[in-house]
Amino acid sequence: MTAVLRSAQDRSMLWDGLDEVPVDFGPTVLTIGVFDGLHRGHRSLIAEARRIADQRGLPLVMVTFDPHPARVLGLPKDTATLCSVGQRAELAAAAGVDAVCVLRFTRELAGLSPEDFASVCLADRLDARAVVVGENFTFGARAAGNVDTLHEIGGELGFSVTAVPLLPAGDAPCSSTYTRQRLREGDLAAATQALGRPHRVDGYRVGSRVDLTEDTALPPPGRYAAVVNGRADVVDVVGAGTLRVENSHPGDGPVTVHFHTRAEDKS
Ligand SMILES: Cc1cc2nc3c(=O)[nH]c(=O)nc-3n(C[C@H](O)[C@H](O)[C@H](O)COP(=O)(O)O)c2cc1C
Ligand SMILES: Nc1ncnc2c1ncn2[C@@H]1O[C@H](COP(=O)(O)OP(=O)(O)OP(=O)(O)O)[C@@H](O)[C@H]1O
Repeated sequence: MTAVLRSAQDRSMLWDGLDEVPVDFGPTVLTIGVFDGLHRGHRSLIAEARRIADQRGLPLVMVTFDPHPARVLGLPKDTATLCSVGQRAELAAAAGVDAVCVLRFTRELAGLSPEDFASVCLADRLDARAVVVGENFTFGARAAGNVDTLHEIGGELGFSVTAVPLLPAGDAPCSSTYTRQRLREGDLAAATQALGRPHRVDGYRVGSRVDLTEDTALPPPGRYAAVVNGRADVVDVVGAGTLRVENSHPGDGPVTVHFHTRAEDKS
């Protein structure tokens, strides 16, 4: 196996599109999906994919889409992010992925049939020998491809398919949608449980105001106990994309906030 993405600092194996995959990279095991938040369900999928990759002595590559397909297709779905693509790659590396290939999800990509997508994006440059997805995985124009379709196509293109059962979170499957819903309701305990860590948002601070770097999922307006740039603090969610932080850590600049629990609301 060639070099691997071993740490958050090592971005050498983060490929922006198929063109950045080294031509001599060789055969791979792939796992595919959006993976927003890299929640516990995603990590259980990656653990299984890692096991298969080790069995075969092949590198494990995560193929992920950006922006979220539903955003590009204009579907009525909450697509506020649970983490940036960079964080997705770092969390994937920590979970055992060797390389991440980010496919720009465009209307052109969305128009590919399941067969064409598998041929161009999985078999050609990435030379997939095994593909590992959750049992609810769909792909291809009009989301017409599913795990059964992928099995059939894999038979022709030379890769095996493993469909992993969905890890639950309470009564529902653990999912990005579930996690966003719990956050939106202010159920930080359930969101933290699904993510396996406190929800993180990044922004830029000027005075006490923090503007978020991207359209990130937030709990409802109110006051929260949080960790801001590594130190315990109190944060007010004041509206879409904006927070206010206490003045305990003065200074303008980049801010990382981890939400812990709801605090007493301001009166
Ligand atoms: C080539 C391609 C075309 C797609 N076209 C559609 C589509 O027309 N409608 C849709 O709802 N989703 C579409 N999707 C998104 C998939 O249904 C699915 O969300 C995506 O493959 C990520 O899988 P995941 O949701 O399991 O992470 C498409 C995906 C791919 C790869
Ligand atoms: N709970 C889970 N357990 C195992 N695999 C999962 C789980 N949830 C999703 N997957 C798989 O992870 C990959 C990425 O899926 P995706 O990011 O769409 O998951 P999701 O959390 O269900 O997202 P959304 O809620 O937006 O549909 C897919 O192969 C999917 O089948």
